[in-house]
Amino acid sequence: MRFFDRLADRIDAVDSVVSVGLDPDPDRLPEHLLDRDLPRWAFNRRIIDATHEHAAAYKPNAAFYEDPDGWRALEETIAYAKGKGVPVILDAKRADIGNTTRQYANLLDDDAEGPAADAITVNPYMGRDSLQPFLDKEDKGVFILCRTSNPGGSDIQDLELAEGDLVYERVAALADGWNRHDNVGLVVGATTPDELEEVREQVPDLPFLVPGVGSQGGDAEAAVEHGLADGVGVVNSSRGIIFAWEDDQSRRRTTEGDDGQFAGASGEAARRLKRRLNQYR
Ligand SMILES: O=C(O)c1cc(=O)[nH]c(=O)n1[C@@H]1O[C@H](COP(=O)(O)O)[C@@H](O)[C@H]1O
Repeated sequence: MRFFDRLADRIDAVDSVVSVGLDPDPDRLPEHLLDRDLPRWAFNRRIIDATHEHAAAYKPNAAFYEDPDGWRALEETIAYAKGKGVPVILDAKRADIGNTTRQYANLLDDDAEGPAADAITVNPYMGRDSLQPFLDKEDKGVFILCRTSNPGGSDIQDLELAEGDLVYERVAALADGWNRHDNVGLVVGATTPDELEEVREQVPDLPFLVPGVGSQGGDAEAAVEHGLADGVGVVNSSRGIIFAWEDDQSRRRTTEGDDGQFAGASGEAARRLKRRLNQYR
C-alpha cells in the first residue's frame, strides 16, 4: 500500500491531520529520564503513549538522533510508533550525488534492527538525480522542501528566475513532474500563508507537510485550508506538543511520579491542536 493511502487511512481512523514532531532536545528532557539507558527513547515512548490517539503521523527530526545512542533511540521510536499504527515521517532533509544518495535512501529500508520510516523529507537543491533513489521507493513518501518556514526561507526560495517564476514555484512544478508513483509531497511552512495558498493552486494534487504552527506562530487555518490534497496532508507541531508541560511550570526537576503530568500535557496539547485544525477541515 502506498504511503499516502496509509496516511489517508490513518487520518480517517483518528480524525486528525496532526503530525507530532519528535524532537527530543536533550536540554529539555524531564530530569528523571536522564539516567535511563536511552533518555530520548524513554521520553518518546511516553509521548507516543500519550498522543497516538490524536496523531496522523509522527515526525522525528534526524538532527536530534545523530549519535550512536541517538540512532538506537530513533530505531526504537520508529518501531514503537509503527506498532501503534501511526505512520512515521523521518525528517532528514537528505539528498546528495548518486552513489551517496543511494546510501541515504537505504534509511527507508527495513533491516534486522527494525522497521524503517514510512516517509522522508528531502532537499531538492541538488536536483532530480539526488532524489531519484527516494522517488523510486514506490511505497514510501517523499516530502520535498518547497517553501520552508524559517525566516531565511526567502533568501533563496523567493528568488526570481529568468523566466519570471520564483525558485519555490519552480520546485513545486518540478516535484509535480517527479511524482510518477504518487509518492511525492511538498514541505510548505505555515508561517507564509500566502505562499502556501499559491503553491496549493499551482499543484492541487500534491499533499503537503506543513510545519510551523505552534512554536513558530504559523497560521493553522491556512495550514489546513491549503495543506490538504483531497483530504490528505499533515500539519506538524513539535515543541508545542512534546514540551507542552513546560507551560505549566518551568522546570526540569521531575520524578517518576511526574510521568503522567508531562506526558499528559503533551496528550492534551495534541488533542487541542487536532480539534483546532478540525475546525477548518
Ligand atoms: O521539514 C520540516 O519538517 C521543516 C521544514 C520547515 O520549513 N520548517 C520546519 O520547522 N521543519 C521542521 O518541523 C519541526 C518544527 O518544530 P516546532 O517549531 O518545534 O514545531 C522541526 O523538526 C523542523 O526541522
